[in-house]
Amino acid sequence: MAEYVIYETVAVLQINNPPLNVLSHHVRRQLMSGLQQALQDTAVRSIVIMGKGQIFTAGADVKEFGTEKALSDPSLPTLVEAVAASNKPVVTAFHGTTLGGGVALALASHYRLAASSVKIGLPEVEIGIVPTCGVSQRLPRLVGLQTAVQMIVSAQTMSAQQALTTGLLDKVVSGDLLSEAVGFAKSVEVQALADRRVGSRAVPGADTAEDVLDAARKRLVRRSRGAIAPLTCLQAIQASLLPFETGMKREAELGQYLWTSWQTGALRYAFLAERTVKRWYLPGNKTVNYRTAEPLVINSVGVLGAGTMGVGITICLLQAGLKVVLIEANKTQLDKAVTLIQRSLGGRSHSKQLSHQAMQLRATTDYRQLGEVDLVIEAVFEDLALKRKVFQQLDSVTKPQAILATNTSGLDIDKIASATQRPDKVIGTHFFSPANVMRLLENIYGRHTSPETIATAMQLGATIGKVGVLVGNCPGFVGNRMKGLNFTEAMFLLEEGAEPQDVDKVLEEFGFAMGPFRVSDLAGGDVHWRRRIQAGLTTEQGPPPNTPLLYRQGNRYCPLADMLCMQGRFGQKTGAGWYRYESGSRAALPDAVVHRLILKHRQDNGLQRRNISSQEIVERCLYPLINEGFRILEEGLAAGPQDIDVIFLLGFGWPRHTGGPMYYADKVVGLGILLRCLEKYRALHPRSAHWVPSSLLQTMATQGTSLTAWAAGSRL
Ligand SMILES: CCCCCCC[C@H](O)CC(=O)SCCNC(=O)CCNC(=O)[C@H](O)C(C)(C)COP(=O)([O-])OP(=O)([O-])OC[C@H]1O[C@@H](n2cnc3c(N)ncnc32)[C@H](O)[C@@H]1OP(=O)([O-])[O-]
Repeated sequence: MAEYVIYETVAVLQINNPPLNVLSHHVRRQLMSGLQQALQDTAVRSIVIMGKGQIFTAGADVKEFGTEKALSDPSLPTLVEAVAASNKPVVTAFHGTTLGGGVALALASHYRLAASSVKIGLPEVEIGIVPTCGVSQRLPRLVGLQTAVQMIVSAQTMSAQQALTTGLLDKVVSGDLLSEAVGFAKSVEVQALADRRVGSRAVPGADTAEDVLDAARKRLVRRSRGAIAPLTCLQAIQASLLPFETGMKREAELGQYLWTSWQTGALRYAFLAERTVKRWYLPGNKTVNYRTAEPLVINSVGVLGAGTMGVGITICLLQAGLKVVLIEANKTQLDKAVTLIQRSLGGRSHSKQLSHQAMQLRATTDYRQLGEVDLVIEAVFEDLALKRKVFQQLDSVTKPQAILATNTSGLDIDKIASATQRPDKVIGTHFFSPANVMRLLENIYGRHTSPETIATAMQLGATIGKVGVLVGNCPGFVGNRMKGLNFTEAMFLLEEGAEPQDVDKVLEEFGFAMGPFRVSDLAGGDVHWRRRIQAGLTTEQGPPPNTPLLYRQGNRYCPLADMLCMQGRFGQKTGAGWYRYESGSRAALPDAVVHRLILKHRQDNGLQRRNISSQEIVERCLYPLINEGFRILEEGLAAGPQDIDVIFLLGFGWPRHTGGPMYYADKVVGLGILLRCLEKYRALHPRSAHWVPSSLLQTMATQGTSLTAWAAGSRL
């Protein structure tokens, strides 16, 4: 709702729609009637628009998008233009986070005033729409093209000081915002409005417009990778160089183009899915959920292993203000880790310059220092026997109520837990590298993990700024289990005629930042090689004895990655992998050695080369992964498709403008087409079980049920 209060000659319209004052239909209606009332009331000489509570407004109501309510009268554009047309000065006063439609209201106003706490942003491009309601036309007129491009195309937020400097704000206040706003409104009651209407101004620095727009266009063409919103937003900004009304028409056209594109649906889904997974429940037992399970209070955490992951995890925990005990048997490694951690927390090694966060770190080789911690995260080498030995030790040195978590990226949680006397307090907390950057935390419960332990791990994720997703225990969990198939098929495509750069190019055009072969070279081919060796699929010397080269454990197998690793070609870290890397450069250069290796492998095994289309590369690399996602839902190892999609969006760089693998299958490909495609490849590749369609997918495709509809009923 919106409240209407008169302060002498000033009418104050205050949005009151907690928690985020979003501009839902009922709010817009009350704002409009309040505005009309103020305009008709002769005693009123100026108007203030502001918000009640934590923030001014998070903008338009995203949950209304795609429903009639979003367009119901008064629509947001109508309300904003009513403000712009006011013949009484309108002052918008904002505080806290101010986003989207809230900025539109402010730009249509005659004056803008804000508390120093304000954070101003235009996240519309992130949900695949143009910031319409005149934003793309008025903002450049107020702050210039460069700043408008940064705010609209890159969704960069602005602080109060920056907004004042760029001219977006007229004043920053530190006292009580309401009284400051009323005082300010009174002070401008007699001011002429003509030159306060932003739309009537020219864009400053228009003479260099083409250079600014060109540079931005070049950057976007490189970075958009199939997402249409950024370039469309740039076109809208370019229209601000036209007469205002012409530009407004162009903005509305471009706005409509994105509003009706499938990408905005996907981006909106991704935005909401990240919030939905916070409302976790145990797949298969809804009584255990984020409302019923109480997390333990965690003040101190032990981190075991000061390798790359241990260091990243420690930084996250310290940045969240937690006390950390970092344990590493190798003293040199430990000292190196401490330096890295202190540097990344902005301190220097000698004590008086250490940041407060870094002061919360105790680094030691002595396990007994873990006696008092509330939770331990183990991040040692990925070996089951070693992890079981470590958990046995942890069980003996930590207090009985301490939670024991493992950062394994795919080993059996139950096998690790059975090395302790407290399997109910053992859980997987799978961080993604670099752990202090990647926002995803895949939490894996075992057969005995208690609701309290799950709630504690999910809460820890939120505390350290991660998006926690709860999944069940299986080899590779959800992320790696599905992702593995993407790489498997990518290698089969090499056997059948493609080159690594062909496959990578197609998947990068699809929207991935990097294709599977460049990712393998970045992460190190030896990581997955060790896993294949542990799984008995290969050995350091080649295929296990009496094992066919192209067929392992009941499935077609491609040994090309093993062959590269046996030559020590692990990727960037060894200067060569699927690509070669010149010293000091990360540019992936096609390598004749790899080309010859693939050619020889085809010849030696009678594999025919053929031309492979981009469409086939997309289908072969993505559809088995999606099919495995359906199997995971079938097995009850993930609560819903949103959980799987968030894992891929935040952990594996799945292109956000396609919503995630499950959304993409459901809304873009169509389950019927997906099923027929799987069946086609199953017939062509009978020795790859991953082409057998999941029965859940078959049921849905034959019944014509959408995954979204199937999932809709299941969330709490
Ligand atoms: C003709 C029609 C034309 C229309 C034209 C429109 C033009 C306009 O320019 C468009 C916009 O304004 S576009 C809009 C531009 N604005 C944005 O894109 C806003 C993006 N929002 C954010 O960045 C963050 O939510 C905040 C930083 C605001 C708060 O972060 P935090 O404190 O971590 O909180 P949290 O966990 O993130 O959210 C808490 C709950 O609030 C929910 N919710 C949030 N925003 C919502 C919204 N706008 N709406 C609805 N709901 C919204 C969220 O889903 C969650 O719900 P749940 O049921 O509990 O799961």
